[in-house]
Amino acid sequence: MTAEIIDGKVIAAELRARVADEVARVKREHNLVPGLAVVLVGNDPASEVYVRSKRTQTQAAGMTSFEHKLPADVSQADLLALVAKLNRDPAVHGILVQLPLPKGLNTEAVINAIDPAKDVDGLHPNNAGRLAGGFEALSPCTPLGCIILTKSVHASLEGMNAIVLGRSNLVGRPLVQLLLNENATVTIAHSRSRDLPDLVKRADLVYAAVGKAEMVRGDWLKPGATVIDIGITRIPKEDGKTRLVGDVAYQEALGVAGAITPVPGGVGQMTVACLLVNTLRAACAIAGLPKPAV
Ligand SMILES: Nc1nc2c(c(=O)[nH]1)N[C@@H](CN(C=O)c1ccc(C(=O)N[C@@H](CCC(=O)O)C(=O)O)cc1)CN2
Ligand SMILES: [Mg+2]
Repeated sequence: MTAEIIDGKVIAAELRARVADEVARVKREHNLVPGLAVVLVGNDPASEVYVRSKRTQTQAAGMTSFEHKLPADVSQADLLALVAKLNRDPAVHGILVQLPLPKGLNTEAVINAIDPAKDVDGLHPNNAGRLAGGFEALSPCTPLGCIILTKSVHASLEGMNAIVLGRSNLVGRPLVQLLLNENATVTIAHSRSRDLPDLVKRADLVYAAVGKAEMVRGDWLKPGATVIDIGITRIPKEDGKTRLVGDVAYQEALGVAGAITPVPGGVGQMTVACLLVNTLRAACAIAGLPKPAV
């Protein structure tokens, strides 16, 4: 058995094209141009790459990109003042503070300061609480992408056994809620869970978001399971260069799983595409327009 490869690049490109169509429509019909403000504090090289990709993809979708770069030693007060300014700016419909923030800054306070209507990361407690309550909410982008990738191979997730490995606010917890909304039966496991291989063996859907390179082995998987790999770790190669790997031992899993996302080229591709979806949805909601078709 060789698993079907779930191609995040192709699925993300299709989603971006649908967002661009809807952006063109709201511009034409309502003179509304969605705007996304991204705040980058410090100069973490990976974060710089992600922020650049957000700018390029936002502009390619026909939306306005606002970028704010602050030094790593910016004060909490100055960062909060910028968020307050973006909350008031009518051209800004989405606000995203790139994470992680440098040490010394209070991430929780910064996220709490974002207007929940503009919280396109879905991290504000209002949105997290609404999602947990089963209400309409802006939801975190990576979990949204995981659901879209899963639905590319399963029309319905109803009654399927899903396991989510990891309980972060950015991925694991919101992913559990989105899976519940799809009527899946969800187990959430984490660093203190016991007998992980046995738990994983029961799952039709495996979501690995622990940040531990190749932790999930091929023989943990139920034959035919769908594997969505959310981890990205850069590891050294023999030639002195590095390569990216996920939380799942990909080559082993290929022989057991029914379908699997590669790293890179899987979930990561969906994160920015779903950010565009959230920005469009936030702009329509703020303008009092019906939910867009994407
Ligand atoms: N405020 C936020 N901060 C962070 C988030 C987030 O959703 N909101 N997620 C990650 C970083 N991230 C976006 O911000 C992100 C991660 C990965 C990718 C991606 O395209 N990955 C590629 C590989 C990229 C590479 O070569 O390094 C892939 O998997 O194919 C996009 C966005 C943490 N911070
Ligand atoms: Mg992770």
